[in-house]
Amino acid sequence: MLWVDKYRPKTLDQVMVHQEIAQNLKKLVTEQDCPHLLFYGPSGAGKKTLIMALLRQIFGTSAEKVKVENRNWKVDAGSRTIDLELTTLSSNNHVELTPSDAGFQDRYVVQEIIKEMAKNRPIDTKGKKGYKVLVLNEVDKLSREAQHSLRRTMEKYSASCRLILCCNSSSKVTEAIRSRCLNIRINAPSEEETVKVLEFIGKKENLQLPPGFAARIAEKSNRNLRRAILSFETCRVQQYPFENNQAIPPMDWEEYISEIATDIMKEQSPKRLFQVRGKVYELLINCIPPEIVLKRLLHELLKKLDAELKHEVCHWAAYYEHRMHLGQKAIFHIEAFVAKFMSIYKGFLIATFG
Ligand SMILES: Nc1ncnc2c1ncn2[C@@H]1O[C@H](COP(=O)(O)OP(=O)(O)OP(=O)(O)O)[C@@H](O)[C@H]1O
Repeated sequence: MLWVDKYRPKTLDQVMVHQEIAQNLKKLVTEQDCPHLLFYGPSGAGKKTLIMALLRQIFGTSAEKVKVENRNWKVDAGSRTIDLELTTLSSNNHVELTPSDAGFQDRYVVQEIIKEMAKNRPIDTKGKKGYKVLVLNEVDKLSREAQHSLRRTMEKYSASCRLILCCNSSSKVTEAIRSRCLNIRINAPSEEETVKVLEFIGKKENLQLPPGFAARIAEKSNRNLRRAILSFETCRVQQYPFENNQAIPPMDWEEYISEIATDIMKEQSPKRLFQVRGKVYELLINCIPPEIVLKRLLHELLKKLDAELKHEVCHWAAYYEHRMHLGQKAIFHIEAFVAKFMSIYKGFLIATFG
């Protein structure tokens, strides 16, 4: 098991960062009925960990016995029937899913599947009517229609079901949903907190850490706890005992994007654009989010670029990032940005060197 999973705190009392939030959550569910919740914050900050610990607080260890299913639904959409396939993770008392996986058909997931799940009220062990929890990931990626339907479901079935929503950016969630939830911001852990977690893992694994080693990993991880723990484990696999000046390796995908940036800088042609497209596809297939690909690509290109072009390139990156949010196929927009960059850069080279 990877350390990120092995050392993921299981209960609200065990969490090492966001302890105050964890204690407030504990009070919330022990003292009163839990409201709908919206957890938001950057990737790797610890949202999912808190949600899982919260479920355990509410339902006990049974919340940990989950089964993963690839389920198919046939949904009636007026004149036609739509086949939807989604992966769900469920225990006796909760179901977790990512409705935005259905792409532009996400509203059918909310209108039919989530509504159906929310309707069924479980009976708890004491024979009383309990409530079911639906954990929905990436709600900020849901279309407007899907978010409107979700609001209706939240209101209508609030007696039998509680929603725990999770996302990176709450500004992309409609006001109507936000106002019906208790909003919980999960900040990225500070470098000191990350160091504390790394030292804890090091101790558990009986590792000797050279002075400042954990701090260097924390600094490189950009306040992303998952990334810090993964880097730490990679360092352990690469070399142990650790050395004082041991290099912290970048993530594979980051190196890959750096290669793409080098390719783009070397040649600006339709052939090269086609090759870059294949490489970007590879990243997307391996679940690197398109926004991260675009952001990292810009970062790498800026490192190699003349100062006078930087402003213009940033402008176009922002333009295509915005278009990517409006559209469905991220690859088109990343490719369009690369093509735009190539044209700007080639123009610059011709103007400068003839
Ligand atoms: N409070 C905590 N104390 C100690 N370790 C933690 C804590 N929260 C998270 N971690 C560690 O950080 C890793 C990443 O956390 P988690 O998956 O909860 O982040 P996330 O915010 O849900 O990320 P994403 O938005 O990318 O899914 C976990 O696997 C766990 O090992």
